[in-house]
This record gives sequence, C-alpha cells and structure tokens, in this order.
Amino acid sequence: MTEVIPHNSFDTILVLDNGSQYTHLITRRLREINVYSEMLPCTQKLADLGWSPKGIILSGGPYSVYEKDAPHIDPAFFELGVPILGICYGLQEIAHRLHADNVVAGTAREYGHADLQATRFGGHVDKLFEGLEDAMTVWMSHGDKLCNLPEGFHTIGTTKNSEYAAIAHQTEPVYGIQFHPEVTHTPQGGQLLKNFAVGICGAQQTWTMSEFIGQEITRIRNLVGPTGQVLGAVSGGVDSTVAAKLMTEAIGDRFHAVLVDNGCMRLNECAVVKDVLQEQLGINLTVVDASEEFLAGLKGVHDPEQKRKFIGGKFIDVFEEEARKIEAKNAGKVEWFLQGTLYPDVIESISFKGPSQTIKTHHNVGGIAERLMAGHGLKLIEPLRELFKDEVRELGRQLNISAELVGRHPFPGPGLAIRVLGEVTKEKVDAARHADHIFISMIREAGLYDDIGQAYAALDPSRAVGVMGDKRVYANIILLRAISTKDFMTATPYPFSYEFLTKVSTRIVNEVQGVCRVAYDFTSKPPGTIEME
Ligand SMILES: Nc1ncnc2c1ncn2[C@@H]1O[C@H](COP(=O)(O)OP(=O)(O)OP(=O)(O)O)[C@@H](O)[C@H]1O
Ligand SMILES: O=c1[nH]c(=O)c2[nH+]cn([C@@H]3O[C@H](COP(=O)(O)O)[C@@H](O)[C@H]3O)c2[nH]1
Ligand SMILES: NC(=O)CC[C@H](N)C(=O)O
Ligand SMILES: [Mg+2]
Repeated sequence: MTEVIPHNSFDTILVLDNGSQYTHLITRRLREINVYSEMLPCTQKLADLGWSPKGIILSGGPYSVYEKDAPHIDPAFFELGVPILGICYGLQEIAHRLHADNVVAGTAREYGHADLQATRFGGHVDKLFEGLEDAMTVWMSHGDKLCNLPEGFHTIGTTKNSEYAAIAHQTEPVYGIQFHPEVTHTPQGGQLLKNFAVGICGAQQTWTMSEFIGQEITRIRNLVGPTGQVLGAVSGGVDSTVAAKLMTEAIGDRFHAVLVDNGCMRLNECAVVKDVLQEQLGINLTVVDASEEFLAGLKGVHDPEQKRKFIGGKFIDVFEEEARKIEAKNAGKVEWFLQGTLYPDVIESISFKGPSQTIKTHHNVGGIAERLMAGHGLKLIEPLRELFKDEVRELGRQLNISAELVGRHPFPGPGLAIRVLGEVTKEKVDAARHADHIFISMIREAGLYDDIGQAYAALDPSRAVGVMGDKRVYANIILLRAISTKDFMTATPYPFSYEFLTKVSTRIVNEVQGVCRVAYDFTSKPPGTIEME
C-alpha cells in the first residue's frame, strides 16, 4: 500500500534546489494557490525519489553552470516527460546541458528590476505567459547569461541585458526564465507559477488544510496502529498545541501530552494551558510541577549558556521520568514521540549548500527527542513536517483552536529564566512575570497584540536609585522589549507611542515589588537578539 503522505495523495510540483536563497519561496507561492509542492536538493536522483511529480521546477543558485564543480540535475528528470521550468540557474542548466557553449559570464550583471518584453508563438509555447501582459516588470539576480538560443527552443521573452530571458521548447513542455517569479518584486510571478503548475502541469488545486486533516489523521492511525501509544511535550505554543490536537483527533487518549512547569512560566500559564488543552480541546494532558527542582538548580548559575544547558538537561530528566510513569500507568510500552517539526526546519536541513559543504542534519528542539529515542527506543512522529507556520495556524483554526492561541507570540522553552539577566531566583522571576503580565495586558487592551511579533518584560538585576513616597529606594530595572518581524531572523523595535510607554512604565513601577525604573529596548536584530540571553 502506498503510504498516505502528501506527495502520494496530492498532485505535487517538485522543486529541485540549486542553492538559491529564494528556493523555499517557490514552494510557498505554489502552496498559496493550493498546489502542493516539495523541495529536494539538486543532488536528488530520480531513481531514489519513490513518487511521481506532476512537474519539476529547477531553482536558481550561486554557481555558474560552466564551472568545474557546479551541481547538475540528474538527466533522468529530463527524460521523465513531465513539464520542467528552469529559473535563473535552472534556465542556464537547461541551456548548458544541450550545449556547453550556450551559457557565458555576462558583461553586465543584472540585479533588481528589469523590463521584459514577451513574444507569442501560439500553442503550448505561450502557456507560461498566458493572461500576462506583454510588457512585464521582473526581478533579476544573475551574472551569467544565455548567449545562444538552445536548439529546439523559442525565445518568449527578452530584456535589455538578456536576449534569451525566457525560452520555451518548440514541442515539449520545457520552459526557462532568467528572472525570479517567486519574489514579490516580480508582480506577475504568482500568476506565472500558477500558469506552470496548473495550466501546464495540470496540477489540481486541492492542497487545503481541511483536506490535509483527513489525510493526516489516516496517516497517523496507519503509522501508530490500533494499540500504539504516543508521548508528546507541549508548551501551550501554537506548534505543539496544533500537533497535540491532531494526534488526539487521530488516536484519542493513546496520545499523552506532558507540560512541564519549569518555574519560569508566565503568569497563570500552566493553569491556562491546562484549561485550554485539557478542558477545551480534550487533550490527554499531564502537568508536571518541577518548578522547585528547576529553581534550585538555577541557584548560583550566572552564565546564560550554563542556564540554558541546565534547563535543557533538567527538562529531559523530568520528561523521561514522566514517560516511565505514563508507561507504568498504561501497562504498555510507549513507542512514539511527537515532535512539532515544521517545513522550514526540514528545508533548512536538506537545502543544497554546495559540493564542498556538508548538508546540515535536522536538529530537534532541546534534544528531548534524541535522548528519548536513544534511551527508550522511541520513534519520531512529526505531523507538521510538511507545513509552513501560516499553514499550521490555518490547521489550528480548522481544528477549532481559538484565534487567541493560534495568534500567540512565541515563548522560549527556558521561559523567564532567559529574561532574568544573570542568576535566577524566585523573587526575580516573580517581578519579571508581574511586569510582563502588566505589559502584555496593556498591549492587548490597546489592540496592538496582533501587530507585534513578540513582546515581553525582562528584569535587569542591577539596581538604580529612585524616590518613592519621599523615600529613597534602591531597586531593580525592568526592560521592555517588543519587536516587528517577518521571520524572527531579523527584527526592529516596535514603534510604541510615547504616551503608551509612559503609562506602562508608571504601572510597573507602582505595582511591581523591587522595581524603580523601566527602560524600553530600542535595539534591532541584528545586532541584538530577540531574547536577552
Ligand atoms: N514547558 C514545557 N513543557 C513541555 N514541553 C515544552 C515546554 N516548553 C517547550 N516545550 C517543547 O519544546 C518545543 C519547542 O518549542 P517551540 O517554542 O519551538 O514550539 P511551540 O511552543 O509549540 O510553538 P511556538 O513556536 O508557537 O511557541 C515545544 O513544541 C514543546 O514540545
Ligand atoms: O523554544 C525556544 N527555545 C529557546 O531556547 C529559545 N531561545 C530563543 N527562542 C525564540 O526564538 C526566536 C529568536 O530568538 P533570538 O533572537 O533571541 O535568538 C524568538 O522568538 C525567541 O523567543 C527560543 N525558543
Ligand atoms: N540567481 C541565480 O540563479 C544566479 C545563477 C548564476 N549563478 C548567475 O550568476 O547567473
Ligand atoms: Mg514556544
């Protein structure tokens, strides 16, 4: 039986990655039009693929096709008979394989905006530009170019610098474009990709989260079998909650969720997560209060990396113990461990980084999985590994998870421990937690929450002098941080109004014990990071 995984049950466009920074965007753009797409490195052999793509896109890449060590696509893909679209390096690869002299280093590099003029020939050749205007704004990023029209092709588009900026084979569904349709700077790029995937490859636009739920539940049931038990760590964050709800839909109480209270959670967090996951979503959840163990172990530890190391290790200890308890209670072996891996993690681990560099292997959050897999022989189950974050959010909405939870700001596993600078004590965590609660509540009341990528209050244990009620005080400083970001890789400080920050500051100084100053962090990332430690 063919396994129920997306590329076996949805029409799939295969993207072969030649190392471009934008390859994942091709996959994104196709998914946005409900066409399922997967990315694999350009070193993929057709013989090892094991499934049938409806069409193939060859991405851009940093190499020059004529260089000695440049990567080349397995020729078998060209014999497969499915439509092929080459983008930038991909176009150059199509031209180069027909004749080595077809691609040369250009005299002028072309970066950024270019004006493309399309030419129509009739028949399938025109399908790539169907419905697009003849004069197109496109976005380029290349130094090499085609110096000859490859044999058997028509030129369907030219720019000032590139005589063969777009080509189509006269009889076969093979196309190549020098520009990047996947970036938003190519306004008609989305339509072009749709023309290729839907119009040329005939892919059905069936990739929706409601379709995915049904198929994924079937897949989980087949994988786990009629009696298998699955364990999963949940944080109350979006990914683990959505994954846990999906598991519960598939196998009910044979899925065991564990939330660890590490003593550094936000105000009422464990109670709220328990209420939402257990009472509202019907997830079989155990909350383990290990707060004292964590706080005891953090005593005297000042170094951020040592704090993280201790928390990560302790986390696994607590989790392993809980796994044994659950096994004892169920009088049966737990065979599976749930992990909320997302597609960007998968892409990160498989993208083509070049012949001389090793391709990074996929790493798991906190190492919980590795230790449980090694120690307990648990197998990994990753129901979100084909999904992007916005797809996970949509999946959450389809699974009736509240908009509030689905839109939650990320919260790091070590929690407030990395937001109390230096040594962590219960008093300092309490102060940071209280200030954080005031800040976030005021952000919500002001209607700003969904506009901000992430916000929190941290505690600087240095002391400053203040005067409160005519008395001299010598107390800690609260640091407020809020950022705007697309992907959490880069970020800018959120532009609150002066009035808003003043109000927050007044409340924190008045209400939080041991604090006499409030500062707002204006640092971007880079050079700052989002968390303090
Ligand atoms: N307090 C906790 N108890 C149990 N598991 C936890 C805890 N904190 C973190 N984890 C585990 O670590 C994983 C990594 O957290 P991560 O923040 O990447 O994802 P998330 O919390 O599910 O979602 P989000 O990215 O929206 O916060 C979680 O999915 C969960 O499995
Ligand atoms: O689960 C997590 N465990 C961690 O140890 C951790 N450290 C940082 N983060 C989150 O990652 C994003 C980027 O944070 P930085 O700019 O501080 O690296 C931000 O969203 C951070 O909150 C973590 N999440
Ligand atoms: N973006 C690309 O794919 C660039 C391809 C090739 N490295 C060039 O410079 O032309
Ligand atoms: Mg989280």
